[in-house]
Amino acid sequence: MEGTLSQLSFISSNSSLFLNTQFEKPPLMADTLVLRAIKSTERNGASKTKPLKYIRRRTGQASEGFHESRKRVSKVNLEVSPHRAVCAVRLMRIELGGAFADLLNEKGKGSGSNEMGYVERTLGFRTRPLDDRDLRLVTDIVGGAIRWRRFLDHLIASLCHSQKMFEGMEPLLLQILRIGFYEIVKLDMPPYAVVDENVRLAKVALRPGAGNMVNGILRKLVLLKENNTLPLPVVEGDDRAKARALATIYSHPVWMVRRWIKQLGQDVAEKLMTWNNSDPHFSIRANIAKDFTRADLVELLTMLKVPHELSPHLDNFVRISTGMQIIIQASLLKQGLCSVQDESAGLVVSIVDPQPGETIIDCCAAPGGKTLFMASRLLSQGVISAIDINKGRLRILKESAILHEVDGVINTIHADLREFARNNSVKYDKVLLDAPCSGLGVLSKRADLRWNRKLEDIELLKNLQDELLDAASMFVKPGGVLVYSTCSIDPEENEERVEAFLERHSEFHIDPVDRYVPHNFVTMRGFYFSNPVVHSLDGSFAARLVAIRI
Ligand SMILES: C[S@@+](CC[C@H](N)C(=O)[O-])C[C@H]1O[C@@H](n2cnc3c(N)ncnc32)[C@H](O)[C@@H]1O
Repeated sequence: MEGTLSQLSFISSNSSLFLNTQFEKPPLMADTLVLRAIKSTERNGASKTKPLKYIRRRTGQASEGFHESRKRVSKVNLEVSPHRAVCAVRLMRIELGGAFADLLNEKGKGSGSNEMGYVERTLGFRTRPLDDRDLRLVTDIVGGAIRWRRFLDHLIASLCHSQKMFEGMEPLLLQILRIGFYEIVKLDMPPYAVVDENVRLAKVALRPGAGNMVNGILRKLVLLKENNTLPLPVVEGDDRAKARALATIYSHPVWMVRRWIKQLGQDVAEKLMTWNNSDPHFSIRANIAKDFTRADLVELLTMLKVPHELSPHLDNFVRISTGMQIIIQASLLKQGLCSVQDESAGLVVSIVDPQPGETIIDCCAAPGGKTLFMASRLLSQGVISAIDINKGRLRILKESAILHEVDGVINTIHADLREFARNNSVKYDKVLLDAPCSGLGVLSKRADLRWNRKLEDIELLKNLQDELLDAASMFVKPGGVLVYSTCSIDPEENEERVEAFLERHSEFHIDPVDRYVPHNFVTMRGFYFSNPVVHSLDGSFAARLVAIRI
């Protein structure tokens, strides 16, 4: 994932979350159908620059409204509500991923920072610029429509004449319906205004017939909602049937629901999904390396009228539930005075417990959330070697380190850790392996992640985690510390990886983490676990292992 300096401080270290509008990611699973359709259109010789809005999902044919002669107009359209136009296009970008960029622009991501450029080239018109309220709505609606996709699609499909009609729906029309359904069912917005606005968007962006269709379906929805007769699945039948129904009600993939019911029981699984669907909470870390203390941060937040509270767990952290846009606009992040970092990630750094003068290797360091926090705690004495296989993400780390004024203690290395460990025999006081993982602990922040993950990923990740743990252990000094962490809540990526490692490496033993984090985060085996359902933080795990002195 590439990034620019302006993105640096938006990094949530646990989840590599970017709070800006960059969405560069592989296409989503459920949309292979859509992508296939698009690719088949390309194969059939259709113009690469044909507006994406005209592609049908299943057939890959141009819709009835497509006219080669239709020219894009660059006039500002005042009829359409700008935030809905932006939402529709942003949802298309997220859902179609690289294929979207390719279709719009043969250079791919050329206009990544210019959202209005995307709107203009996708819809054929410009809207007035978004104000703060529009921006908040875009964030809410896009996040919500992605999170609730399975649930919304169930309702939309139930109100279409046939499954075929739903499956053949063109992507832009589907996004407009998802927006309307989300606004009516989940945001409880005034229904007839929502109908009118989305009908207008469909008419202007597509064609009058599309507007009529949106009108018919949304009006049906309004009636059903008013009569409290929404077609919701009933949780009954065998385990599989129950999991399917819960997956629709809570809008998660069926495999995740089945796994969680088995691991946690239905009650906790439902609580976890409720957390994943709730508005994400953020915390902000004051950058003491720039002599910017939490007291300074609190003073600024008070001045900016951003409601906040102090973290009970970490000295430099402040929690906020609203006001992120204000913080962004005030340039606090751009100036490197603070960064967005979940407390669950901050607690992993507490477990590493970096001390001035120490040598540390951060084995999977990019984009650098934990590296920067560790570096700030070295107080300019010591060194952190920050390794990552991903050059783009490592570049973000480097730029952030300069911005945060901790570059003096960070040395970046672009390498595959396994390869690097084979060819280097340097030993460090502390080794952090923040391993690549499923990210199942950060689904409330990464709205789209649930749809990108597959059950098979966990198996692949487990092998990689074992290999990386073996490699990381080679850097630990006798008596030194190895911290293994993930932002997953899955025992197979967490406790089970550590237990398997200890079987392979009798030279390590568990150092219980109760000296470093509050007791309610410590498991029976002495590991750290932040549980979204219990702690209202992102889910994450860490084990502190010590190498015996020979
Ligand atoms: C969970 S992220 C790390 C997040 C980071 N510690 C932070 O706090 O911002 C995992 C990282 O592992 C890196 N990675 C994956 N496989 C790797 C390998 N074989 N060698 C080195 N880095 C690897 C990925 O590029 C990714 O940046």
